[in-house]
Amino acid sequence: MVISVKLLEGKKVAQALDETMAKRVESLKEKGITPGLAVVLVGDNSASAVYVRNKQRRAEKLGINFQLIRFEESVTEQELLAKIDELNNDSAIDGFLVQLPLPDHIDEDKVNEAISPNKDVDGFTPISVGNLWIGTPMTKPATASGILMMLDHYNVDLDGKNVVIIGRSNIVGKPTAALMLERNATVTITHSHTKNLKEITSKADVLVVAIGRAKFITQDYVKDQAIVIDVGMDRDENGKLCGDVDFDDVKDKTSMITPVPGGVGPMTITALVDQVIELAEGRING
Ligand SMILES: Nc1nc2c(c(=O)[nH]1)N[C@@H](CN(C=O)c1ccc(C(=O)N[C@@H](CCC(=O)O)C(=O)O)cc1)CN2
Ligand SMILES: [Mg+2]
Repeated sequence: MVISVKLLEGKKVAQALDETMAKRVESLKEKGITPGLAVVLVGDNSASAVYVRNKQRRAEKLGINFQLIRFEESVTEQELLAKIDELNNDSAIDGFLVQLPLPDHIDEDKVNEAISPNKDVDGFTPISVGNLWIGTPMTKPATASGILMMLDHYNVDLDGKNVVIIGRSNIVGKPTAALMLERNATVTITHSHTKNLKEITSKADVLVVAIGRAKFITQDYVKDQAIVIDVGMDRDENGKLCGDVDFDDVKDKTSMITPVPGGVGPMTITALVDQVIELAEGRING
């Protein structure tokens, strides 16, 4: 029997979606609107610097006006909040985000609360989160939104599907649950205190893994023909980039699976730029 596994290639989907997004930017520019995105980067976390550079590259490639605001690791909370206030009131900026993680002396919750929900491209403010859960999202967190955009691209219908998410973070697990619930999936969120994890995950039609542990998910966690979405970005024993899923062990048991790299990661940035364009499009109707 030939088993065919379909790779969910976020990198290729991202490239395919770029064309439509570039057209949307062009059409905005014809109306005198240039979408503006600002990113605030604190300190010198090398991974964060790479992600921000990728955001800048993608934004500029699509014709979005990109502003990078860098602060030293030692920046005070007050200075950071003052910059957020400035960006909230900058009419050239449709949306902005503060790259995470932040240094320990800065209260992430305070930072999120200071961002205007109207410009919250990350969808992390309490008002954005509330709107997401009542099904009236203003903005959507990029990783969760990117996962949905990718599944849509491959015509995966979530209606009635049994979805299990491993990881309950505000950035990935919870917003992915909210968006999939909105698509009429039956969603279970599991986490580090969950008992009998394997028993739960092995019933999942769609398994989303976001735990930050290299190759943790082996085939005994996975139902036959499941769709497996790996949000992890870890290093294996040789220092090579890998996901939370042991790809080689699991892939033949799945119907669809994301690679790492080249799966969810690039879709995160696609969803972010899509969100910026959508906010700029909102300027037309006021
Ligand atoms: N304010 C925010 N901070 C963080 C977010 C976020 O959405 N908002 N998410 C992550 C980091 N992140 C975007 O910010 C991000 C991570 C990874 C990728 C990506 O393209 N990954 C590649 C691999 C890259 C590599 O080689 O290291 C892939 O998976 O193919 C994009 C965005 C935490 N902080
Ligand atoms: Mg959108």
